Amino acid sequence: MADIQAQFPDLKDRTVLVTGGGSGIGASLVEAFARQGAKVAFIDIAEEPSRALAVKLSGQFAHSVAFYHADLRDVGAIKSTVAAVEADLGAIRVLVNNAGWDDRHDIDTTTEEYWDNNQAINLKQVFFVSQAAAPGMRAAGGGAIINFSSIVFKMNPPLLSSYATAKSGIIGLTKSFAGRFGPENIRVNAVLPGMIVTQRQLDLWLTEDGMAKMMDRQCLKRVLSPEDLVGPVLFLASDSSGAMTGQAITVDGGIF
Ligand SMILES: NC(=O)c1ccc[n+]([C@@H]2O[C@H](COP(=O)([O-])OP(=O)(O)OC[C@H]3O[C@@H](n4cnc5c(N)ncnc54)[C@H](O)[C@@H]3O)[C@@H](O)[C@H]2O)c1
Repeated sequence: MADIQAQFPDLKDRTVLVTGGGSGIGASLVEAFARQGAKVAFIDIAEEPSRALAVKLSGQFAHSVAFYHADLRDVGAIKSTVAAVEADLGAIRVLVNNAGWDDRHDIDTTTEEYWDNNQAINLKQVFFVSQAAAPGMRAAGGGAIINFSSIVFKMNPPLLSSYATAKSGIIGLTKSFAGRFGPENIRVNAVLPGMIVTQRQLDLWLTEDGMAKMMDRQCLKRVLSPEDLVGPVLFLASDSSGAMTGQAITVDGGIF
């Protein structure tokens, strides 16, 4: 597990919104931003673990951590939740579009309803959360958006066609947003994680054999954890990466 000591003083007191912050990589990011002294809000559909995380982290750092329950597939809920975050914590200066759903699906059995639902959580909401947060960022003088893609769309994954489509779409969205928002000092970058071992991944998808095969392909021979995303995301959020936009950073231990 990576032990991130870096401090980015410009993140102190900044309002940060992390989507899907209740578990996995998102939960590590919520804690990392709170440690930097940021005002952190996160949205999640999973009520219980999210409440527990907010309670655990509040009181430990300069600001308490605020959980907002919403289903990101609902654009109306996105708009009202982003407005509530802004009313409570001020304009969002850092948005991490982390929420996703890597459910397996076979082409032969994928229905239109399944496809639309999968795109709604993996791609559509990234557009609409960004759209909702952008006016506040613009009015505040700028900000940073970090979108979670994945390396998986480059690996010909047989059972992830909708997910892979969404994750490659996020790269296009990132580049288009970078062009649109750059003149307003809003930077937009993407992160492509590799095999990041979370409890959910272990429970649902990862087998010993599958992990060993991926490890063979990683240059770095260690298991990657959610904390491995912390350094790259803090860097992209902070003014330290102030001239970077429209970029996609891979965090996969060097898969070949
Ligand atoms: N873990 C990996 O190996 C890996 C690899 C590549 C990319 N990624 C991407 O990184 C991001 C985080 O990955 P993770 O493994 O921590 O994901 P995860 O599935 O464990 O967590 C995602 C979070 O999003 C929340 N969420 C799901 N649907 C929602 C909805 N409709 N409304 C609101 N919240 C919702 C979940 O409750 C959860 O807390 C995702 O975008 C994922 O696709 C992960």
